[in-house]
Amino acid sequence: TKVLQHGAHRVGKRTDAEMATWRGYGLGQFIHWGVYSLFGGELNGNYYNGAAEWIRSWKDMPHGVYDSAYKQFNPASFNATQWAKMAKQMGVRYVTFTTKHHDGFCLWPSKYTDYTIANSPYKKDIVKQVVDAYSKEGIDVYLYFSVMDWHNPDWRYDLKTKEDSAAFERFKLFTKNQLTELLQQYPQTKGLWFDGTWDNSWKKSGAFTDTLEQYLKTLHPGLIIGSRFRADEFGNRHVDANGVLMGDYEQGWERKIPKTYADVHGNDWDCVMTIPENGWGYQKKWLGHWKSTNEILEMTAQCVSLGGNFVLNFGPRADGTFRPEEVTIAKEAGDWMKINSAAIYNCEYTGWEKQDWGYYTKKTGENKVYMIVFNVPVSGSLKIKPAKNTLVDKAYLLTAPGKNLSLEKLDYGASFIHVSSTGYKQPFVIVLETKEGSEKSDEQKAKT
Ligand SMILES: COc1ccc([C@@H]2N[C@@H](C)[C@@H](O)[C@H]2O)cc1
Repeated sequence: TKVLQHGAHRVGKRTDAEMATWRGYGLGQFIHWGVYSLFGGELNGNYYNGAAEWIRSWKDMPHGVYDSAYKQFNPASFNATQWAKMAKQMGVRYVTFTTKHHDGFCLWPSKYTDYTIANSPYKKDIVKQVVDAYSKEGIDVYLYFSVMDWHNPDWRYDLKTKEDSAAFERFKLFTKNQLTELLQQYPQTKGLWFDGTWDNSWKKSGAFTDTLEQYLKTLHPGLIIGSRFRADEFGNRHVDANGVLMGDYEQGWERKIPKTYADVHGNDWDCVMTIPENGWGYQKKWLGHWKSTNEILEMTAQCVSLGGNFVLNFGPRADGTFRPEEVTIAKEAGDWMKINSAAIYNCEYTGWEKQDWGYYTKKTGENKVYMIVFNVPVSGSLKIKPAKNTLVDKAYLLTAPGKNLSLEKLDYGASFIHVSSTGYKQPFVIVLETKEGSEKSDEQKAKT
């Protein structure tokens, strides 16, 4: 391994209480809201075929048109309490909210630029309303912050000239100042979700990113920052030159989910996901497929079964309302979570061999394994194969704890649980209460 000045300062997961809380969330909400929400991916009847929050970068979007649109941003019916209650009903445990996206428009009254909500017709501090309302509902708040800032003239994609470097020095101070005011104005914040850090200018600023991260954590002890923030002194991101994760969790799973536990390399991680195929800000027209509630529940179960959190994105309209598809998904997912969240909250990877019927999760610190069943075979026989030295003491439907299900022992330490093979409209959960021990062979039994 190389001796790095600005690589990872910790190998392995954080072991503190704040990170344990983060690890147990299971389900989160992402919200992308800003000036881009005014356009909804459309201009003069033409649709941008990229992600709607990137519409400023569309060749058909004059920068002047976009950069003056904030003068129309006035979500009079915005109600952060209603947002927070919808999220609470959905069963999310944390929210990640856009304070500033790549376009540079600040949803808080930053002192370091005029391009903020304070100078829009709406005037009021949106970040404060969101932080306060979600915190009041008991949902932890994380702030999304894009380093790349298309509005700030000192932003640079690369540092090629002395002038570039002088400008970027100003930009780095601007970034530090904005992050300082976010943590000081909104101290309930539990973490920062960074984006817009892939350009060479940032990759060449490894030492700065290291110093800044340590400064932020001194300012706000316990602060949680993912792997998308730092670069090491060689410009490596997410993992340093020694392959060690830089950050409190792996932040690379954007619109994709790991296939196996090996893919997560023993790190904490979250997956952030759109309901349509792509696009985070409000889009008037969802092109292509968008996910059903059962697909979203399956992604949630898949993430928790591999030790991560699943974070579903909502893109409210410029007026602060949510489109009907999003309201429906929040309601239906919430109805399922109301009954089954025991299999999602404070659960972790079991290490049992995955079976086709669905996903295992294990309650942290307890001898309780959950089967989240999505695919009942035509036989109605669900195969389970507990890890070595683990026996199943009892099995029952989460919704019928008093009625034990019978296990038919098979060879190789496996068993069948027989359930009805038809009639399912949504996933269901079977609880397995486990204990230490190993299968006694028949002759061993005969001896006792
Ligand atoms: C393909 O490059 C990108 C770069 C940034 C993004 C941003 N990350 C997501 C969390 C959204 O904020 C999206 O705009 C997406 C794709």
